[in-house]
Amino acid sequence: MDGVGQAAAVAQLVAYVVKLIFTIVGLAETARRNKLECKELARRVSVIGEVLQRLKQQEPWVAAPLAGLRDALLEAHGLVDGCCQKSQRKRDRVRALVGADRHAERFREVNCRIDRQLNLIPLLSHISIKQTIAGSGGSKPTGTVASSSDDDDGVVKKLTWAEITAATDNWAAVVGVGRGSSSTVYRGRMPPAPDGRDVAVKRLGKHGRRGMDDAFVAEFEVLCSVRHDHVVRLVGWCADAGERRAFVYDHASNGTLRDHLRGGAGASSPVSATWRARLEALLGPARALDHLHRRGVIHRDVSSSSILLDARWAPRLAGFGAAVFRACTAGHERQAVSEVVGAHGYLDPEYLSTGLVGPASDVYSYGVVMLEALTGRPPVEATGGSSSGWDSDPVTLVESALDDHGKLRVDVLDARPAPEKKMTEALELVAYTAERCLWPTAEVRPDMSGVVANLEKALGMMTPR
Ligand SMILES: Nc1ncnc2c1ncn2[C@@H]1O[C@H](COP(=O)(O)OP(=O)(O)OP(=O)(O)O)[C@@H](O)[C@H]1O
Repeated sequence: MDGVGQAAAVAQLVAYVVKLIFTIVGLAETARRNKLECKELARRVSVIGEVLQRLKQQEPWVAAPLAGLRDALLEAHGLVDGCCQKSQRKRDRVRALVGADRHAERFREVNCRIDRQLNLIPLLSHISIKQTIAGSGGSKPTGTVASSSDDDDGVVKKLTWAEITAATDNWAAVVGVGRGSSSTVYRGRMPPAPDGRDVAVKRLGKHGRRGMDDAFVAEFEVLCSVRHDHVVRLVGWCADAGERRAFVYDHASNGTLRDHLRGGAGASSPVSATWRARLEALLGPARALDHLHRRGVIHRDVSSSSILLDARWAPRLAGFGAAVFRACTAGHERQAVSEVVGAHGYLDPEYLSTGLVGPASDVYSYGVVMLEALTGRPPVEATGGSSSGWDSDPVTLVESALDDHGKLRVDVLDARPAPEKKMTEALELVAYTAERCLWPTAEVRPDMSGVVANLEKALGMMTPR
């Protein structure tokens, strides 16, 4: 489909969704049962309708989130319609009474699905703002603001491809190793040198079966709705009609946690040299993950390469291209996803074998990051036997660092950091927490708030009195 055809298809989808919203609002007025729930549902969907009607033009990549919205609204329509039907027979009325609980549950589920779609509103607002101000201005992301640094004005700018190309000096230099799993990250200045702030520009590439637009929407949705001191700061974005997609972030000048744990960052790195700095580098992203999980976001690609260290050594979680929002089916912690993604060595075995992902899958990956911090070793290593290494059977860190009972072997502790007061007790607590995160069965792993509490306690033990 060409650009014009895609825009027409999206416009049709918007018109359909808006009509559906009008129908639901009208039907809710005539509900015979669950009147309050129907009214509340109508109020929620009319908010979405208002935002949609303000959009003058739609870009093709909003088709996927709009289709999700349509499906949620069709379910809402069915539910409200059911509440408007007259129960003719006594047996039906009895059935309606008995089914009241199930009905309440269905309302909860539909509302949850609608809430999930409401997360798209910052995304849609950005598009409409961009249309109003022709890409020259900026806007504050809405959504939950956990906390923000002093220099954070919170503005995320819609940029043109020309602006991004200028900021990266025509894509001149990559950041660090430069390649993510599915994108390339470039150095830049925004506005271009000699002024402006240092930025990292991620140019999206092919994202497996999931597709570039899904990855773009996933990351955009998360970074626009969740702000946190330990989540990478988005400062701009570009999605042009020519299907080019890019994100602009504050540059994290001290690289990734991975660089420092492998010793590639030099002797001056505090993360290589001290346990305190290592635990601080673990605690920030653990807090960020806890925050994300509470807001229904599952990262799915947690690794030591997705933890960045800024100029002040504050850790920030990045790499949200695979993130998913939690489905709201009550009582179900895990949900099916179309593709199992995540880096080798970090993948939760249960998620890998079942295709069901949940917050506990991030907890497992985080456990691997903790093991890396404790041992200074990579998540997957060759066992030796060949000069190229990878010809031999690779062994995961979980296999090599834990004994048969899932306990950290004492001989694998990284010898590089200088010994510190109360270090042994603190590291024992970190090791115990990592071991629990790495339990093969997701149900018995701690949640991220438990991980945060233990890391805070371990850091507290090491603080000199
Ligand atoms: N803000 C930043 N500052 C410095 N380096 C960065 C920044 N963002 C990314 N990088 C570098 O680029 C690498 C890849 O980034 P990222 O994890 O976001 O890409 P990715 O793996 O392709 O992610 P996704 O699949 O989620 O799009 C990081 O490991 C890091 O080396």
